[in-house]
Amino acid sequence: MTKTAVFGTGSWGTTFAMILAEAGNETVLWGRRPELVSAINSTGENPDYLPGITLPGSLRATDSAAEALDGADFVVLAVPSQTLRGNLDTWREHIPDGAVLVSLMKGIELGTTKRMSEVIREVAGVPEERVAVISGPNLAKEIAQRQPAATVVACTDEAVAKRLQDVCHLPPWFRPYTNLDVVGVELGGAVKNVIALAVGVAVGMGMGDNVAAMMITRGLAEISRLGAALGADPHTFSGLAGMGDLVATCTSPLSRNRTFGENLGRGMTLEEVIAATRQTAEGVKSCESVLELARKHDVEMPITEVVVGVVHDGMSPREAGMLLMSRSPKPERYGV
Ligand SMILES: NC(=O)c1ccc[n+]([C@@H]2O[C@H](COP(=O)([O-])OP(=O)(O)OC[C@H]3O[C@@H](n4cnc5c(N)ncnc54)[C@H](O)[C@@H]3O)[C@@H](O)[C@H]2O)c1
Ligand SMILES: O=P(O)(O)OC[C@H](O)CO
Repeated sequence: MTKTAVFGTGSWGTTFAMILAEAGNETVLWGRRPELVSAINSTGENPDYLPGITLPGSLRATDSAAEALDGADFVVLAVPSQTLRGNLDTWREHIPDGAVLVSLMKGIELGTTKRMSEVIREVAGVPEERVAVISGPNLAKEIAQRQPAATVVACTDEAVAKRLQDVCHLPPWFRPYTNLDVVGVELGGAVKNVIALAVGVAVGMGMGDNVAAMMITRGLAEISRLGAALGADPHTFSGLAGMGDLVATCTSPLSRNRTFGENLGRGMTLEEVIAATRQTAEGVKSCESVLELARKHDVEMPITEVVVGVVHDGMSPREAGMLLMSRSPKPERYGV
């Protein structure tokens, strides 16, 4: 039997562990808080992140990384992106030789501008064919309620991507597609959070669907430009990990990033929005690293620029809208 270890008892880590366990894999969920781990094991629910959802009976939780990693074939990482480096550093001595490390995270590291797969390779000291990424339109709450969803499993080694695809394929609930373009799949997941913040701000200001469609479409142009500069396959961005995730996140009230932006657009202060946000909205931190990455590669990302302005530099949502709308007029395919 394939053994899988999932690190992170948040909404996506727990939901993905449910999929792995129901697909017939021996699955252990690691959490850092012993009280939540005990609650999961004693009640069969995750009261903090997925209240009311019954977890598979075979799924067990632990707060011991060594125990979770013992004999693991796949090590799935679902902690907030900015904490990955420190966490993985403490776990790496227990990672079995030959295990495949899988990122579910959608962020870019502050300071280094590295994608999560790059951080994993660096900290765990594993080659790229042992690192995979899973990303797509995957709002955890819907999937936890057993609504159908599709995703993308990316690895530069096709055989590894196919093995992981088999491990998490669970008809009629979860349908993974493979892709060899790790760079494109990761960028799609990280940058869509920044665009969802922008859409949220517009929605919070009372703007309608034309504005949302404009932001989504021009946001896709930004993601594609950055992807082209970093060597991604352009086709990835019209797939599930590109347009698919962008549409789901920018249009769903379940998205933490969109909701964060919506609260800012309604006039709440940054401190009030942070206090009201219990879960990880990756774009809040990653907007800065995405912008830094874009500048390093001389890529123009105007929506990302104003998101950084509004979230971190005190720019008002109205000023941000004015800046975007008064840019010099261009042909639609300019720079794409
Ligand atoms: N929730 C979704 O719908 C969804 C879907 C796809 C991808 N993702 C991505 O998955 C990743 C995890 O998101 P999530 O939704 O599960 O987050 P979450 O906010 O629901 O949970 C985060 C988890 O990480 C833990 N955590 C927080 N700080 C930590 C630290 N310093 N060290 C170790 N653990 C820590 C929390 O206790 C919690 O268990 C993010 O990168 C997110 O973008 C989320
Ligand atoms: O809730 P968000 O904004 O982190 O988005 C969740 C997922 O990434 C959607 O695919």
